[in-house]
Amino acid sequence: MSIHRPDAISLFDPAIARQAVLASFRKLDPRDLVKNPVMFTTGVVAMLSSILFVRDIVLGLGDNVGVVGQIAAWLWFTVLFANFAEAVAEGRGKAQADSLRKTKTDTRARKIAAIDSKTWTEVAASDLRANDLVVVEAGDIIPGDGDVVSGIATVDESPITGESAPVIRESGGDRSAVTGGTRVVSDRIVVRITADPGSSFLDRMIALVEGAKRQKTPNEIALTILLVGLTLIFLIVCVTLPGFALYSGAALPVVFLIALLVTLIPTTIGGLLSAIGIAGMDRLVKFNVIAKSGRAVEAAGDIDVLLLDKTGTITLGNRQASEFIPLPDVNERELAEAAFLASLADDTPEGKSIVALAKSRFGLQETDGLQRQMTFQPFSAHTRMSGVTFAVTDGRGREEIQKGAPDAVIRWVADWAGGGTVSVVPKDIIQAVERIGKAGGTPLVVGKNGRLLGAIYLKDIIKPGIRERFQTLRKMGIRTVMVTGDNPLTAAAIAAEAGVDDFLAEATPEKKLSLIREEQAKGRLVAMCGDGSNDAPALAQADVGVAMNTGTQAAREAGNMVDLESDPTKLIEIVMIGKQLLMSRGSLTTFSIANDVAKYFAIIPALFIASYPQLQTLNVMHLASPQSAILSAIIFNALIIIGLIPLALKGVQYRPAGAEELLRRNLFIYGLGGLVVPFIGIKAIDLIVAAFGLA
Ligand SMILES: Nc1ncnc2c1ncn2[C@@H]1O[C@H](COP(=O)(O)OP(=O)(O)OP(=O)(O)O)[C@@H](O)[C@H]1O
Ligand SMILES: [K+]
Ligand SMILES: [Mg+2]
Repeated sequence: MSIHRPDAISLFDPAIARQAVLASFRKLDPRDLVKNPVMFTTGVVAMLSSILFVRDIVLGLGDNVGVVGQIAAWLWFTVLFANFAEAVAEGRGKAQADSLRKTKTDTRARKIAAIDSKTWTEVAASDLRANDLVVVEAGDIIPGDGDVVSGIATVDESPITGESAPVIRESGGDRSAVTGGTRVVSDRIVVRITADPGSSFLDRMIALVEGAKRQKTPNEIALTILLVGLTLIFLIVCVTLPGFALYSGAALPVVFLIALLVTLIPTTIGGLLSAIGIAGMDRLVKFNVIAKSGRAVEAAGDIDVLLLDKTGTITLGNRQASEFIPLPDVNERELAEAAFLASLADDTPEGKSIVALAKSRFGLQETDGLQRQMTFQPFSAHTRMSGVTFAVTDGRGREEIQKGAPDAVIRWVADWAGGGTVSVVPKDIIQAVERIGKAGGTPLVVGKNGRLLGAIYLKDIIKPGIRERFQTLRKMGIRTVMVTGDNPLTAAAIAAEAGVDDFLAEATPEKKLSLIREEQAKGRLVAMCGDGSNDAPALAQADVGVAMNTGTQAAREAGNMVDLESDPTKLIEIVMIGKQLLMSRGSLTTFSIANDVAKYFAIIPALFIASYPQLQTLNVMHLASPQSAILSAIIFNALIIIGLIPLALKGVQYRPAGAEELLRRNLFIYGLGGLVVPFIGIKAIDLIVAAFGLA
């Protein structure tokens, strides 16, 4: 089972359409309607004209009763059609949410007291709280979101990602996050639960695709304010018109003024605005990206710079030790032993792979190290080293081993010598580091008691197909910068191989963060792709922070989007969807406002021709009668909302091109279209209305 992608749901899926029809009536609730001021106004005047209709029937007034009734009905349809547009957009999200909800079976969990506990108590997954520890073995469903704190396992995440190939999750590194509802395929892991019930990744994904927590974006708010302004202006116009009409001796029926008001206020965009926003977020799901806010999707449309973390984002992130390279006066076993001891408690993939290599090359045993009294210093992205100190067996003091980024270990060795003066770095170390770096590998340097022993070659693989995709980003005018904690040589080699525009090496979490702030200070919109806990501050600071799903829980929390396929070049699709969203909204606003012009020509002559015969020159449409003209304009006004729902949901076509060309093209299509379509539409409706004697 996997998520129903929106493209798999036909535009008017019968089940969704049925639900949406019901929802259209539910959404007539004034408390809902008031959130959409244009439709609220329409609803109020629909109510008013219904009252007038009833009054006319009861009092047996006038010969316009039939037209008044029809106008009232079409005004209600206008509101219902707008509600329907929103409900269809939401319904598509709900269909995805339902299939996600199926993943939420209430599993049992095996809770343990400590990582190495041998016994467990069985509890319901729904009773787990943050910081609880659970064991999960092959075949088990992971009972909640968390980080792997011990062990390594392959996990089937297809319920969430739709990808059938199992992924590796392990403690220590940047691939430690697991999601509740996914299934362990092999091995055994201990998971520390990070989410309380009801606030898991899945819960939030469901809420997001359902649009339950959808908030208006800043752009939507700005547009809504404009629409409210227009509505107020036309309201004032329509309220003052009777005065002018009376002056010239003609009385205007209230229902005609109502009709004029509704055709003039921007009902088309007012009715489709929220559907456009919801559909934009849904389209991302089709590309396996979950956006946590509409604001992020909009910002994506204007991105100037993309920063990417290297390890785990551009590369697969499973760096494996493949070679020990000792200095000439050191033998390989001595280097391997030191690296082994410094890695015994190192839970990162790098550390574990060093232990494994030392075991296979020299048959070292864990117990060799554990006999001594050791204090470990875990790896940190700040020091970029990890190490161990231990008492020497003959009691002559303590020894210390460090391994890590070359510059960091060389500085440590220099400090050991005293005074922090940089001693002469052996040329063999420089050569080894260069050889590894130029091949795109990560060199770790090992030092013991202020003496350099050699280097370790860590291999990593660039995710396939990345190069061509970065070229596409360049064509879209987006600059790509790789930021990495790794050394400049490795960074340069990977940057060249991946085809990014620029790179920043030896970056700490703070440096990643300040680089983003610098770019933002220059007025640029910045996107960041990352996976590690050390990327979390940067992901939070970026305008668009895309966390790799393979990353840590901290990264997934910090970003405002999660790519379920962990593909950093997905930004191409994210940007396109952002641009498409902004363009759809702009185009339909243009269309909606251009529409009004035609309605002037339909309605103004109809209302005033009796009192101002000079207006005859304006009567270019030659509609059957004033009543028919007004009714036709109102019918067109309602039907155009339905007609444009597919465009609002699918979005206007985007192809990479300059902003100016796109603007010109869209103004032409939607501006001119908005002018011409109603002339034809209203005329056609008028012919039908007249033919059936409806007015
Ligand atoms: N387990 C480890 N022990 C010691 N040093 C390590 C360990 N893992 C990585 N390093 C060193 O620290 C550097 C910084 O690591 P960090 O994880 O912050 O960045 P990175 O993974 O190299 O790059 P990125 O920021 O692109 O993910 C690495 O380049 C490596 O030299
Ligand atoms: K209108
Ligand atoms: Mg990383």
